[in-house]
Amino acid sequence: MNNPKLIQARARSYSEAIAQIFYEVRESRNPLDQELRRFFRNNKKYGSRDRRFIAESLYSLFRWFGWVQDILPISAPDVACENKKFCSGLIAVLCLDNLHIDPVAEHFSQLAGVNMQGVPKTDLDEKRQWMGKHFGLKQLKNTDLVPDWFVEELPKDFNLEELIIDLQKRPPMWIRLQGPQNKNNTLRELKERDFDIYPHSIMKKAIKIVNPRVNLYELKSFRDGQFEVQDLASQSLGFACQAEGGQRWWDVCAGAGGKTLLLADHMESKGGITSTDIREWKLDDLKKRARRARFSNITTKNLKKTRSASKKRPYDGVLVDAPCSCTGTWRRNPDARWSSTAKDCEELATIQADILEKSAPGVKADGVLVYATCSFSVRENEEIVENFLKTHPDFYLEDFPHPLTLKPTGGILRISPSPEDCDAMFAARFRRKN
Ligand SMILES: C[S@@+](CC[C@H](N)C(=O)[O-])C[C@H]1O[C@@H](n2cnc3c(N)ncnc32)[C@H](O)[C@@H]1O
Repeated sequence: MNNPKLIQARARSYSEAIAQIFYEVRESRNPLDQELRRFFRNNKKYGSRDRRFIAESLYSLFRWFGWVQDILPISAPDVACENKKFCSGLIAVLCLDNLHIDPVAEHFSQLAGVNMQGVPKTDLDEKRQWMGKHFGLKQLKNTDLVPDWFVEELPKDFNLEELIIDLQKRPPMWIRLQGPQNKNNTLRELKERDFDIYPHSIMKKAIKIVNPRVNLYELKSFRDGQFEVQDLASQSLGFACQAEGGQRWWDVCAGAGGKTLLLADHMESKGGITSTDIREWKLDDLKKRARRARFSNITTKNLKKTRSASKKRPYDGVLVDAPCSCTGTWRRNPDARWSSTAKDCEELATIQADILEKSAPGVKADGVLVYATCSFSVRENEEIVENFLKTHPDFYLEDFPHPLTLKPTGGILRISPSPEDCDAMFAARFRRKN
């Protein structure tokens, strides 16, 4: 694509799309992935290459928003590619994510009058200095990349600097091989399609994929239910539950079933899982995914229509994968950094305590209860566990090996993006006294 007219037309069209979606997400606080899907559904003219450029630019804008918010115009410009401030903000984030080696990006740098020489590759301090030199932003701090309220939510001994370095990296994709390993053709298909794959050294079914070039959902092994896209941190929850074949489990907040399928796989499809949620449409997705994976031991129930815990026939295991502020997925969803608030954590903590309270009677004597969030917030994690133990003397924390290191956890699992290159996760495993 060296034709200058074509590059100019692309730059115009891309910048219009990026500006439209960016300001819509800022205003509506809707998730970026949802707005992207809606935009491309209504604008069929964009091919896969265009969609990739537009989507990556938007993820970069939100990832680095804390550093470029003073460059960008406050509201959507009339003509994005003629707005120097917008083009400056856009080229800054493309450079920060090393996505600037592209004729369209070069065009933005010319429009903005920015020299793209010497863009630092990885070091965050060097990137900050580069921003100071090229954009006159001398006062930038690493902590500007997360909102102030977030720092207050973290445990006292938390290494915030390390987390911020991780949050600024583009995340890889993790998949979980599913079903009997000897019948699973996923690895062969991924190799044939030239994917860069990195199987996890301890969790044998977890495979990291860096920069997938083909849509994973188009692969035959996916359509045959032989793998699911699931972050390593989510996958490790299976080892906190330790569900076994023949047991009965209740996945209380099952949503679209990521953890239900994980449990079913650990149980080798033997025994039963009851998957509930208050959102019926999510359970419909779960049913489709269970069919694709050929798991026939899953029953779904809308919690709004049924009485909650089964006291008559309590379960061997209950998983509460609670609704949370999802701060642990901010690397994957950088827009959420700027749409979530401390009030969300406060309100969610009340909901989480309530769900846990209502789920506990569903655990049989000597059964297991696992509480999990993908949040860093003490209010949503440690405080919920502490209060639950205080008010439920019939439960105690039970040790299990850390799924990624095999060290004892004392019953509490905390996973951070480093060193495994994944989302964050918090889990507590309780055992009910006999
Ligand atoms: C973290 S998501 C669950 C993700 C799911 N377990 C998975 O692995 O795909 C939390 C879920 O809790 C559900 N939820 C919210 N309030 C609930 C409640 N009071 N009882 C049960 N589920 C609830 C939400 O609809 C959402 O699907």
